[in-house]
Amino acid sequence: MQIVRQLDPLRNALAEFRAAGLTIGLVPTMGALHAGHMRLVEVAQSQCDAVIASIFVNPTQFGEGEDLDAYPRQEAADAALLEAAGVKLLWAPTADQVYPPGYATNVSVSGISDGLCGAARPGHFDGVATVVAKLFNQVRPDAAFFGEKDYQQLAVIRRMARDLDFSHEIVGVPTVRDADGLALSSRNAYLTAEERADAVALPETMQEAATAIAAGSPVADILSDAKARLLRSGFHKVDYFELRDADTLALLDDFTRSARLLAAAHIGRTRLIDNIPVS
Ligand SMILES: Nc1ncnc2c1ncn2[C@@H]1O[C@H](COP(=O)(O)OP(=O)(O)OP(=O)(O)O)[C@@H](O)[C@H]1O
Ligand SMILES: CC(C)(CO)[C@@H](O)C(=O)[O-]
Ligand code: BAL
Repeated sequence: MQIVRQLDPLRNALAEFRAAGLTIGLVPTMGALHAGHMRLVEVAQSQCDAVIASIFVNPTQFGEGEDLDAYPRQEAADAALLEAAGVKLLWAPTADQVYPPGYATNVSVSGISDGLCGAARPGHFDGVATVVAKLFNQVRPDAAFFGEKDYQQLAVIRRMARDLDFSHEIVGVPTVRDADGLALSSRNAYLTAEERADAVALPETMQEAATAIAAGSPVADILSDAKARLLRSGFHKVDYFELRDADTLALLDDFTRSARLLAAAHIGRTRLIDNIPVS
């Protein structure tokens, strides 16, 4: 596996892949890889000839006071995992390759970026849309792979790709979970043993709320009971626990076939997000 940090060698390597007639799959990440990321790689391998993973802890998607400095960085271990999985190239750009001096352009996807994580993390999805648009232009993949765990992010990227005429496929990959149901996340590493044990309340509460909503119970009551349960179970703040349309992310008051539950809540110093379909 080649590890590439500068744009010129990236372009040369991509030209070689294309000259060999290989289709290219891109898996963007911020590193600290776990089985969720590796599932994206696996799905990309099944659909493309050459898989390129990127690792870039993108500063513009972190707000003031967020965990940019603390975010886990373990490139050597990540590279070993990617290589073992058959990834052809790791794109690990230096910050100046992504945001050179004088950089002044911002991609902002209005509407779908508002609310949910966009409300709790102002500017976050501008940072995500901007860096993902740049990764798409840098790599020009045939398909790009994103996890459903970051469901609003996936929706923002799909909208951005449609709006900016990126014609490659955007593939959403279902969330990989630990045995007890907690969604895998690089930020789970922040949890103490006690917080990790309590964190299972998030997927459990979501599953029970989804079942009750599908059975026809009043949505508003279920959502407020779910938030209260999280606050009794070790979480100290619930950013949101909402029922949304799976495609448009429009707020729903009642169950529909395309309903999805989305939640974000804080436990200790860790903010966890999750989402599940209601069916
Ligand atoms: N449990 C998971 N299942 C499937 N995909 C996942 C999972 N966790 C992360 N991904 C996907 O991996 C890609 C890179 O995500 P990222 O590097 O931010 O990891 P993360 O574990 O989501 O970290 P964070 O702690 O920042 O949420 C994204 O497309 C994300 O949705
Ligand atoms: C898509 C992404 C790599 C952009 O920085 C990041 O938001 C992530 O890891 O989900
Ligand atoms: N996993 C999405 C990236 C972020 O939380 O900043």
